[in-house]
Amino acid sequence: MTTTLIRNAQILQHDQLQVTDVRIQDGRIQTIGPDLAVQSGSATQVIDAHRHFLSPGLVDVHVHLRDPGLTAKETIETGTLAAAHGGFTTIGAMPNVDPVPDTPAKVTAMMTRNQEKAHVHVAQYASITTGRAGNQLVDFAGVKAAGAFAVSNDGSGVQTAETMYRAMCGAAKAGLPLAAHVEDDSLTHHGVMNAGPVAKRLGLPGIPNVAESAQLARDLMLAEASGVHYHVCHVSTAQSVRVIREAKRAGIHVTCEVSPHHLLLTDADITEDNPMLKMNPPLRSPADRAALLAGLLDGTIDMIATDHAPHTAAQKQGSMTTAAFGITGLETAFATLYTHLVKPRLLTLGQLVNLMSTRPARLFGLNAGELKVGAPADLALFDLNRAYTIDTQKMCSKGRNSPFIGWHVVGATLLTLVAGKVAYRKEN
Ligand SMILES: NC(=O)N[C@@H](CC(=O)O)C(=O)O
Ligand SMILES: [Zn+2]
Ligand SMILES: [Zn+2]
Repeated sequence: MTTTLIRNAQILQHDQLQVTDVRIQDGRIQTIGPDLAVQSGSATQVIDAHRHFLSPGLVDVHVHLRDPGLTAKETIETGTLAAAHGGFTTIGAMPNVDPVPDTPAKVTAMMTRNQEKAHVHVAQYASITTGRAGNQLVDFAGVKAAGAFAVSNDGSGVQTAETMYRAMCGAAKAGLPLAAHVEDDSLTHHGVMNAGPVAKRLGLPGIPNVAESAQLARDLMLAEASGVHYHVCHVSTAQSVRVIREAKRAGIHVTCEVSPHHLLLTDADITEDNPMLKMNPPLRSPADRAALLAGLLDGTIDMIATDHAPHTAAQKQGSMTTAAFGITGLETAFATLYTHLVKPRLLTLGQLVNLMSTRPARLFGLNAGELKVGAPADLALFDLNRAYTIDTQKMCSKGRNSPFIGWHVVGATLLTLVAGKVAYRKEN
């Protein structure tokens, strides 16, 4: 029997920070309360939290681990270490890997490797269609039985309404959420950044808002007709927020996520052709960013997800016209959001934890996101006062493709526990 006692931790109770102790036994939270005693007869590891903030481990439903097949970018080990470094204890692994998990057997193989190699809990996505392309649907009941928690073709949109509708009906029947990357290929025009005055000035091809919002509007009608749990990945436009808000009012079962970069950056931050600011969907206008923040505050947007998308240095150098889409996010999300949303009082700490842990876990049925007796001891200890500069030298991810490098932030992960075991511990 292994027991861990965390002393003098600040935890959130009803949006107030309270100093308390937390006792962990056999991977679960056993007791929460002040001045807990070391129990005799058991070997207890005591950790003094020095009044730092103890949070339920963060949950990110949108991560690219690149494993198998693309391991020059990331591996299960490096990606999940990066997650632990960021305070995440559960992540959803996207299926745009090689081979694509599009059969029960391939899902089983991935889940087995995740189990062997991961430093945090990994929930596995299966794809929607075979090979993430075309119109042949995956065996949804089969991949669910193999352990997939949701299906997604992330990386590209499902182009025809007919395929999407059949997919939604199948996912609904199997009880699987369908997470959609909404992008109409007939509207993207080979763009590499947001369409608008900045793209024009830089002479770069633009991706208009309708490439996202038009397919989203289509999908919402299909979601209503099918009854599926429809989840929208990386919402980036004001129009998307508006139609999701209306769909929720109409009772359609839709949830959605926003990424830290769409909350913190806009195309106005692109002052030159810079591949570190290239991702899909692209950084949008300041008006879109304002709509995303409003959507976050009024509950239209349910959660924050990083869309951690590591690439090799070679794939992210040169011009935006040729570089890969995507940026990393696991190791910068909490600190950048705490610094730029919580410190300026746009969000409370409780709201941030809700958006980065409790809500995603609850909405996807993951056993995570709560610091309470009986829950898994998946916890993150943050020093909310530690100021530092984001530095690639400190990153665990193989990917160094972050636009946040060089940012001055507050909020450092001191310790991450997964099922009561240390997954990350800050040195010094
Ligand atoms: N977001 C990105 O720009 N890239 C993602 C794919 C995706 O999330 O659509 C990737 O896999 O690299
Ligand atoms: Zn995507
Ligand atoms: Zn993605």
